[in-house]
Amino acid sequence: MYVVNLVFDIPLRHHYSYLSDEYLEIGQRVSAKLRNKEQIAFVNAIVEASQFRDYPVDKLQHLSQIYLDIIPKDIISLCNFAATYYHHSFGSTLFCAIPALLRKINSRTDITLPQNKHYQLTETGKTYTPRGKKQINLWHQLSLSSLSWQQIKEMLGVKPDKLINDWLSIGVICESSKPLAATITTTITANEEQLKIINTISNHLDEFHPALLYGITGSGKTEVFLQLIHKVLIKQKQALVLIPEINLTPQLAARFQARFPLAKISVLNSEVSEKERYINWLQAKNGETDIILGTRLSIFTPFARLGLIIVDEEHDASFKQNDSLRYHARDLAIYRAKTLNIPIIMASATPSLESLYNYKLGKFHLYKLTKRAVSNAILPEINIVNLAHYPVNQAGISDPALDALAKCLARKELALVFINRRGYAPILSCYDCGWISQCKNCSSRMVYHNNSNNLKCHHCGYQTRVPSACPKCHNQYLHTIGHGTQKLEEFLAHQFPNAKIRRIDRDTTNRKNDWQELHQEINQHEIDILVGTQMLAKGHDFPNLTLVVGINIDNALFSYDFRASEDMFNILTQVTGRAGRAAKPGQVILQTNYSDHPVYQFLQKHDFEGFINYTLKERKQNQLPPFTYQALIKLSSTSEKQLIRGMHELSLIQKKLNSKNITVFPPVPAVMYKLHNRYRGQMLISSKSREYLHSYLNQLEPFLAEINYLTVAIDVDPLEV
Ligand SMILES: Nc1ncnc2c1ncn2[C@@H]1O[C@H](COP(=O)(O)OP(=O)(O)OP(=O)(O)O)[C@@H](O)[C@H]1O
Ligand SMILES: [Zn+2]
Repeated sequence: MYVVNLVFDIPLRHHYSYLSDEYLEIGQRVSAKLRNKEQIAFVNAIVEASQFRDYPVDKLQHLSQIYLDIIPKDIISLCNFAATYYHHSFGSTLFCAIPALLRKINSRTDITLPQNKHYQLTETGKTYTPRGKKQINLWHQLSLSSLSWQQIKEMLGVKPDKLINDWLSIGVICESSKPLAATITTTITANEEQLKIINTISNHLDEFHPALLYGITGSGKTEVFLQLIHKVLIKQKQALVLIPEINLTPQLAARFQARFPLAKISVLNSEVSEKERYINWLQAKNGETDIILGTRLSIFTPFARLGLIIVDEEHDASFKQNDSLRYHARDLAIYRAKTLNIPIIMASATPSLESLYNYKLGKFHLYKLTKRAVSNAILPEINIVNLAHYPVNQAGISDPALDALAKCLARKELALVFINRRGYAPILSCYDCGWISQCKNCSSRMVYHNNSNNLKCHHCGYQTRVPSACPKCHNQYLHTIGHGTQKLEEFLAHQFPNAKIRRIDRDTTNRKNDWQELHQEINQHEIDILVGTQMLAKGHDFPNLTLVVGINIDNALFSYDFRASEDMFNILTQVTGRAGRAAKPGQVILQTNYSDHPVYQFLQKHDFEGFINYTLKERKQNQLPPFTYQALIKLSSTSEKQLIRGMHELSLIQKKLNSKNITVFPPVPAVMYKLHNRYRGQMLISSKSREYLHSYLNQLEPFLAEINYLTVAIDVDPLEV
């Protein structure tokens, strides 16, 4: 008899002990009754019952059920680290890290994994005469290379088991081993800069080597990944590639698969079904998957032989999760690479200040790609249009921008007009009484969408019909204020009636197929002008794109959030990086009312390092990250009264604690005070030392548990303050 310690999906830090007749592994999935409810749990510790002293053994309950699934030890230790670092309960952390199917009591996890066998022709098979078109075709393919069960199924269009068994029994085919994942058919010769980086990092494949790869847009970072992954696959190891939450995965997956046709590549993002996610999880854990391409959650994927982690666009905010376990996938990736003793490459054209600072502290190695990879491709010329001299029309576009668009159309090249706002206009308003389209659930405006004739809140999703007259004074003339993608699309269609215009935002382009169609249309030169939000800013590689126009980009300069100008610089660098990636030179037009602002000066000169030094200086003066470490205590409630009570209580608690080397800012209402009908407040804590910050949070935690009439969360290293 054994006593096992179980972890449930609950926010508490208690230990729960149960009896088991069998010996169980750490991380093994079981179910047990907790508070009279059957629940899934995982084994956290196990001792022989005779050794157990904490509690009378005969009073312990028995486990209900034992499953075969086991969470590997390194994932448990990753969860332990994450739980401690982000001040989250271990149980909730562990359950957040695993596929949903494993969390549920009644889900079927006895899934048979897809067949993974490979077959090849035997000597007899080579002289065999197959019958029927499909069989002949299959036989022909087999004479070229071995095929997997899955590939044979795809060729036949039906489950191939009968045919395979027939052919096995008469000796036409035999089973063969899995072909080498590292097999490549084509390759690109790395340029001098790339080669140097590939060679250096190759010398560190068997140790922890945190590499910051700073390469300008189009400099061939992805090519560096591919060649390094090749070396990892040759060593029969696996690679994890973390990518931001954008819809580029299919293109990237196709690029990887084209390079490694025999490798098993799995994609893990929000579009993957629960069952598929579980299968991917198992296959990676069993070592069958060679490469995982996935968004932030993939950092918790178990691997049998992980050999390399890549974090592409490491500065991207989507690596940070903003609810429940508020983790940063890049930071957990560093921890994971360190414990596994493997290299990690963090790549970006605009690395985060945090990572650059880590380089300056000597914690990261820096590698640079300074030139565009395609020969003759150069960075685009950036023109700043000062709106004081060039007024804009009703759609927010200046004459120089229109001029450039007309010329681009005449050259039959592709243009991109970038505006980071979907919908028609961000505000609908009555000029008579001052009514504006306010969301009833949030402290935000409802955006006017003209194609559906709706007002939509982009924060909570609430929608209403556009009122036919002002709801307050019944004036019939309502006005739109500001510009969105729909207004631009409408205007450009009017201005350039012969141009084919395509709007890309979350309303038009949401599904995997939308992106595939878009890429096809662009490659077939069926589009002249793209109008889009930041969805279009990243990663895309369209050789014919030679003009980028940026509209309404000043907002970030005056944001309450100290990171806004960094984000803006990054997005604009990314957007402008879409232009002139191949043989044709690119041009960028940025419209601004503040052309003297340093951000634009640095952008114009493509001077990322200048911008970084300027921003670092500013951050240092103001004692902001990366020079200090922050945590936010976030409070929220559906009752405004309770929130105010909670903020008051928090300010009293805070005064009682030892705040040596800590700066605590008094609790304040959040910038978005009301969101989805919840009132929100926050308290910012900052320190020059991570250790002091964490010990302060440890002191604070038990008190927070007492403010149980509110939802309270701790956000360590918050990205939005
Ligand atoms: N050594 C090389 N020789 C020729 N072409 C190359 C080389 N390396 C990369 N390329 C090509 O240059 C283009 C840009 O490369 P890649 O996509 O790897 O750049 P990137 O730095 O990842 O781009 P971004 O971050 O801007 O999306 C691609 O079309 C790629 O095929
Ligand atoms: Zn709302």
